[in-house]
Amino acid sequence: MSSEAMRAAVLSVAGSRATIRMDGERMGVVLDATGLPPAERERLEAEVRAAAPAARVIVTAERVNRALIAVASGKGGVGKSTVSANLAIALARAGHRVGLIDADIYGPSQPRLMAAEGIRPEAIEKQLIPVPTPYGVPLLSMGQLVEPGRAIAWRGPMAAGALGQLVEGAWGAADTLVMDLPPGTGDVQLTMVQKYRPAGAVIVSTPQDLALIDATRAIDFFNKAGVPIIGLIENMAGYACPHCGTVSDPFGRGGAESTAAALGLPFLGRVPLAIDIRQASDAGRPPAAAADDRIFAPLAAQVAEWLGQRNRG
Ligand SMILES: Nc1ncnc2c1ncn2[C@@H]1O[C@H](COP(=O)(O)OP(=O)(O)OP(=O)(O)O)[C@@H](O)[C@H]1O
Repeated sequence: MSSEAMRAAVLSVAGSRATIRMDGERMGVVLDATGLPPAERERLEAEVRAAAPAARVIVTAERVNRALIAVASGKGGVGKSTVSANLAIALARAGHRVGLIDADIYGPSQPRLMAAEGIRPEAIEKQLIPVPTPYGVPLLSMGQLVEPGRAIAWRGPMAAGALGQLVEGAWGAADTLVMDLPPGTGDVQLTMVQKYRPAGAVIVSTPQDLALIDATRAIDFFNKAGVPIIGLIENMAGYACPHCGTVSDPFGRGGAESTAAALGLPFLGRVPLAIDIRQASDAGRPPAAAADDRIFAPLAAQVAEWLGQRNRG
């Protein structure tokens, strides 16, 4: 085959992704696979090799500048997983390309929250392929790697190793990964965070928990790991009456906000304690996916603003 014919054949399958150079007698093709998922990248490479069997083919991909956002809490049961799922969806609805990592070894609940229960991720050359969800946010979860309850005895390095498989999954063009951390601020969490440096952390607390000591522990933890704190979200803040929608504040109001201020932390906002949030979440219909969401979109906007400033600065 003449080099002209080969050139035409390569361009017909790869278009502008191919840069062709002659290396003496031999043709070299540099394929830019930026943003392509692994299966498509492989298909394109195979097509180019078939079109120009004598050519040397090199595949490159620009590294996507991806921000990892850790969602953490001082203790369990405060709604960290609910907030992570909804934050990820709200960011995606605002136009970000978002992936969700469920690093909660003690109780991985994202497959249920994101309506992806029972789906196992496939792997290509040991790289996990995130599973799609109905909300445009692909997911990798500890719950997809181990049987429920099996990972509880993991030590830090083992948990970090498993987390590595999730973080280094085939996230393709995702620019933001939201990571639901295990509750607490112990060694397991510290190893994970030090190894897979998040760009920033969002701290979730309920009003009662927001004793200074809990928040201080979480701040301390992220300071130790050198991770900036994006801000604090107060979950189960006030009770939204399922009949009339009126919000009352059995635990008082404004405590979290003033605590955040006292600690020099941005306060991102509050999510009310509402039966529909629990029912919809448990049924795999995260409220942030609803057209009339007014709760999670403003939280996501602040996180997006923080990320934007970070990229500019
Ligand atoms: N704002 C809310 N209103 C009503 N129910 C909520 C709210 N936030 C979370 N819940 C419910 O509280 C329970 C615990 O929430 P979630 O699993 O998100 O907490 P978590 O902090 O991730 O817990 P864990 O420590 O077990 O991982 C769930 O049943 C969830 O549906």
